[in-house]
Amino acid sequence: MAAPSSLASSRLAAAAPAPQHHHQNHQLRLGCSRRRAQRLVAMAGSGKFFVGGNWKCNGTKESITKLVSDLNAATLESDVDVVVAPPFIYIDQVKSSLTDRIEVSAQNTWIGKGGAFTGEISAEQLVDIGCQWVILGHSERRHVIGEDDQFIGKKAAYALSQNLKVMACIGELLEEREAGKTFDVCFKQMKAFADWKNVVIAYEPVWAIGTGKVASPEQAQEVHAAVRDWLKTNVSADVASTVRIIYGGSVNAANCAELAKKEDIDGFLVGGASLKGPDFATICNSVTSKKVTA
Ligand SMILES: O=C(CO)COP(=O)(O)O
Repeated sequence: MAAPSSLASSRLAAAAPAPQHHHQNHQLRLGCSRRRAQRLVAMAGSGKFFVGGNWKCNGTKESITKLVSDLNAATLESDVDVVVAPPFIYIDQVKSSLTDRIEVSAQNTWIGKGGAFTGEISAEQLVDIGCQWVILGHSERRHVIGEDDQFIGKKAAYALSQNLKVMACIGELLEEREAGKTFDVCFKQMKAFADWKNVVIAYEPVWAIGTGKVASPEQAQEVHAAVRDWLKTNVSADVASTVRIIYGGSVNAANCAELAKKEDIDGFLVGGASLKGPDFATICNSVTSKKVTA
């Protein structure tokens, strides 16, 4: 695997925690070229590069009007799926003003059918207002709100049953990475999701989220390849070769191109940089770096 060539990437790699050493690395790398060949065939037409913008709990009517207008004005490459996730209360505003070129996601949903669940929003309601996606398992919901694997798995199953598509987030804490538990943590989180059709997996190492410490392309690729191998062993070769695995955690307009070049990085889930229309468009268009190396 080539070392990052630019100075910027080297600095970013140096800022992030050391890559984890794992006895399977060599085997994983040996498997890469075979897997690549399969994926190019299997992904044709369906496995587009994917970029999601997670706006989290940010924005006002005014700032969102500006962001939507910047996104509407942006030129986006045709071979990238683009989705934005506004806070619930702005989804309707975004749906009615944003170009259909960009799909809309919620950042959460209730675990089942709506009813007497104060403060919750159901999958049926999201579908009713034209929302096509939902982000589930985000680290802020796991670690700040306290959602566990079982709860997240139930939410995903219900959302999918209502025809929402799911961005399923996984990722390790810094102490888990330092203890060499990255793969174990990610695989355990993966087990909660039972159905992979209409799911995009977002690997978001918690230490990289909102910290400015992006994972190096090698660190991200290592986990993405391991997750794909896990799917091959535990789900099916078909799912492993077609599911998109995107990276999230301090992705910005300057570091996206190097990450996008990695073969198992199928796109990004972007937080802070998705609040700036031109930067987000640059990240979406980093699909062009992928094409150069494919
Ligand atoms: O959590 C994230 C996306 O879901 C990543 O956030 P940042 O891009 O702000 O690090």
